[in-house]
Amino acid sequence: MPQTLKADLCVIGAGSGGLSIAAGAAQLGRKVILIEKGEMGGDCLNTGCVPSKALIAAAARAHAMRNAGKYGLTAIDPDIDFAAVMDHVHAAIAAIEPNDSQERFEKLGVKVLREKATFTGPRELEAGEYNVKAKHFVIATGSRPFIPPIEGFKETPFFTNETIFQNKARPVHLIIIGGGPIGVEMAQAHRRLGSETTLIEGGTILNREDSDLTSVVREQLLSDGVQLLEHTKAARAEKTESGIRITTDKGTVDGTHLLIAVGRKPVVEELNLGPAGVDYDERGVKTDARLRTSNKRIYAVGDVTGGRQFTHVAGYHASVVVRNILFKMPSKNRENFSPRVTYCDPELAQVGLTENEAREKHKDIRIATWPFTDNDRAITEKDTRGHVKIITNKKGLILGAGIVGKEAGDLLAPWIMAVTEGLKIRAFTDMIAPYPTRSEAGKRAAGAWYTPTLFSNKTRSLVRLLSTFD
Ligand SMILES: Cc1cc2nc3c(=O)[nH]c(=O)nc-3n(C[C@H](O)[C@H](O)[C@H](O)COP(=O)(O)OP(=O)(O)OC[C@H]3O[C@@H](n4cnc5c(N)ncnc54)[C@H](O)[C@@H]3O)c2cc1C
Ligand SMILES: NC(=O)c1ccc[n+]([C@@H]2O[C@H](COP(=O)([O-])OP(=O)(O)OC[C@H]3O[C@@H](n4cnc5c(N)ncnc54)[C@H](O)[C@@H]3O)[C@@H](O)[C@H]2O)c1
Repeated sequence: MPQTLKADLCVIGAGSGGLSIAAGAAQLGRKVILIEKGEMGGDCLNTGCVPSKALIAAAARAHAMRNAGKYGLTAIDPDIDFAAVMDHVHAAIAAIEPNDSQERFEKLGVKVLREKATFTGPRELEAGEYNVKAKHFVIATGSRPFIPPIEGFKETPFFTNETIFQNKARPVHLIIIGGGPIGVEMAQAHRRLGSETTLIEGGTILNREDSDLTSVVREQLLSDGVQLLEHTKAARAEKTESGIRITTDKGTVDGTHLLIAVGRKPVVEELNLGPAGVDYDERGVKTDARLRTSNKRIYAVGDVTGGRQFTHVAGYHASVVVRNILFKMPSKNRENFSPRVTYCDPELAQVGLTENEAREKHKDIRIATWPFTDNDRAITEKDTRGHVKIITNKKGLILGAGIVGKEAGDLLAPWIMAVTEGLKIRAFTDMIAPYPTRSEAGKRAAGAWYTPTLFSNKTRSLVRLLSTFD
C-alpha cells in the first residue's frame, strides 16, 4: 500500500531549475517535496557545465605551457596524465556537490525522494512507494542528448556528455559530430590535451552567433589543430578494426573514439504526462508566458521547456515560478534577455539580439565595434584576438551585444544589464572604465557609435561657432 505524502509544492528533478525552486520555497516556509531519480545536481553539476569547464581549465593550462615562449619563458609540451586530468574534473564536481546535496536540502526542510516520478492524475504522482499529492507541481526534468537516427549508431560505441567525463584514457583521435557549444568546447579541450580531434558540423560552428564572432573562434580552432569539417553531414557510423569510421556526404573520417553532440531532447517520457493533462511535443513541455503548463497547477522550468538550455535560464525560470506560485505575482518569462557564453578560447558571449536577428526585426540598426588589437591590456597580454560588438536601434537603444575574446563571458555583464534595463549606448560613454582593462573596449565601442556624428560637418560648425566666444 503506497504511503501518501502531501505538500504545498512538489518539484520533479533536482537539477539547476528544480533545486532553485525547492530551496526558495522551503526557505519561504512552504512544505516542499523534491523528487530526483538520478544524481542530485542534474546535468550541470554531473555531466555538463562543471565537468566541461574543469576540463577546459586543464586544457587552457596545457595550451599556456606550450605557448609560453612569447613571454620570454621556456615553452614546454606538457606530459598529460589524462586520468589525473579527469581526477581534477571530478574533484571540481565534488567541491560543488555539497551545495546541491540531499543533506543540504533536508536541512532546509525539503523532503527529498530519490525516486522516479510518474503522474497518476492532475494533482498526484507516484514516486517509488509514495503517492504524492501537492497544491502545485513543477516539472524540472531537463534534457538528454539527442541521438540522431544515423545508420550504424546503434552498433558503434560512442560518448555523449553523459559518459565522456568518465573516460580516463586519452582518445588518440576523437571524432565529434555537432559543432554547437558542446562540440566546440570539447573539440578544443581534447585537442589541447593531446588528442587528434575532428569536428564534423552539418552547417557552420556555433550557428546561432554572428559570423564575424564565430570566425575568430574558427581561426583559433584551426590554429590549435582541430580538423574542422563544416558543411559536412555525418550519415553513417561503423566500428572498424582500428576504431570508428564516420561516413559523411563528403567522404570518410577514421578515428578511435566518437562523441555525439547534435543537440538535446526533453526528458518527458517517464512522467506519464497524459493523466496530468500536460501538453508536450518533441521540443518539450508547452508552457505559457508564466511557465504554467496546460494544467495550471503544474509549471515547467529549465531544459524540459525546450527554450534556451542554460543553467542560468533554468535558475531564472525558478525565480519566475516562485513569484507566480508563492507570491501570487503574475510574473512572465523574459528569457530572451538571457546571455549565453561558449567557453572555448577565445570565449564567445552574446546577449539580446545578434546582428542577424536585429536586421530581421528592426528596419534601422547601428553596429559599433572595437577590436582588442586596440586595447592596451590585450596588447600587454599578447592576446588581441576578437572584438566587442554592440547592436542598437537608430536612437542608440541597446538591442544586443556580442563579444569574442579572452574572458568575454565576464566582460558581457554590463551589456546584459543594459539589454535587460533598456539602456541607451550613452550610458557607456559616460562610464569611466579602469585602465588598463579589457572592459575599456566596451566603452570604446560605445564611443565609436558616436564617431560619425561627433566628427560630422554639423558638429565641426558648432565647435567653430563656439570658438568665437574664446
Ligand atoms: C556538456 C554540457 C555543458 C554545458 N555547459 C553549460 C554552461 O557552461 N553554462 C550553462 O549555462 N549551461 C550549460 N549547459 C546546459 C545546462 O547543463 C542545462 O541547461 C541545465 O543543466 C538544465 O537544468 P535543468 O534543471 O533544466 O535540468 P537538469 O540539470 O538536466 O536536471 C533534471 C533532473 O531531473 C531528473 N529527472 C528527470 N526525469 C525525472 C523523473 N521522472 N523523476 C525524477 N527525476 C527526474 C534528472 O535525473 C535530472 O537530475 C551544458 C550542458 C552540457 C550537456
Ligand atoms: N557554454 C554553454 O553554455 C554550453 C555548453 C554546452 C552546451 N550548452 C547547452 O547545451 C545545448 C546543446 O548543445 P549541443 O552542442 O549538443 O547542440 P546544438 O544544437 O547547439 O548544436 C548541434 C549541432 O550539431 C549539428 N548537427 C546535427 N546533426 C548533424 C549531423 N548528422 N552531422 C553533422 N552535424 C550535425 C547541427 O548543425 C548543430 O550545429 C546548447 O544549445 C546549449 O544550450 C551550453
